[in-house]
Amino acid sequence: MADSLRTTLLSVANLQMGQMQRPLDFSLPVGKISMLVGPSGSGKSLILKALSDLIVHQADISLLKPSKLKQQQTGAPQWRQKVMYFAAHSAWWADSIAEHFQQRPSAEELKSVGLSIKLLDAHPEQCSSGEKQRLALLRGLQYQPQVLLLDEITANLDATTTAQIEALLIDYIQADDSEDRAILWVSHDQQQCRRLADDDAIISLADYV
Ligand SMILES: Nc1ncnc2c1ncn2[C@@H]1O[C@H](COP(=O)(O)OP(=O)(O)OP(=O)(O)O)[C@@H](O)[C@H]1O
Repeated sequence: MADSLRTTLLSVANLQMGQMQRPLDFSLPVGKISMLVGPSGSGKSLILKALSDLIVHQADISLLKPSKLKQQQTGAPQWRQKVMYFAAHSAWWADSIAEHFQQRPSAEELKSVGLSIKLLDAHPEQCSSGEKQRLALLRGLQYQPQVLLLDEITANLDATTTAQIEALLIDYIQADDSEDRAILWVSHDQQQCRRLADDDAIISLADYV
């Protein structure tokens, strides 16, 4: 593995959430997927929300590249665009899918996640949960976040579409012409964990609850 792939992008120290009996420390390496696993109710979603500064919490969290940025010293909206949370159930509020995007996505972008461009004119209620999950991913990626916090985002998808999403996300974090990027992915799918992350990139809450 190249040295650059071992460089830390996000460092997390003294994080305590949910049922955890002691604080958690970990780091997310540049260009890699780390998996966050643990029993139901162990606090995985709360941890992702804390990392994105969406809920009240105490921890020392820093983005180390391109230069050090401490979560506590950064405005929440700015931080959330860089360290972005993708919820298990995406939120939609306008009458058409297209209105939720910063820029109208191309047919090619939609095809990369197995979707038709016709969906852009649909009402969110006309889309399946799996379609909305993929649209929410494209919507978030338009902001070019450096750290993606993925909360069971492929749980509603079939194997082929899951593989498409995984490939898209690996390309996204390993793109040569971008800022350093990394992923923290919550999943209950053990095969997915093995497929996407090295053993030392699997963060287990089993010993903390
Ligand atoms: N907004 C909230 N306020 C108070 N308690 C909450 C809130 N959200 C979650 N909890 C509680 O915190 C604990 C951890 O919840 P969390 O959703 O992080 O678990 P999880 O590990 O993601 O579970 P699952 O695998 O079932 O999605 C649970 O006991 C839950 O009931």
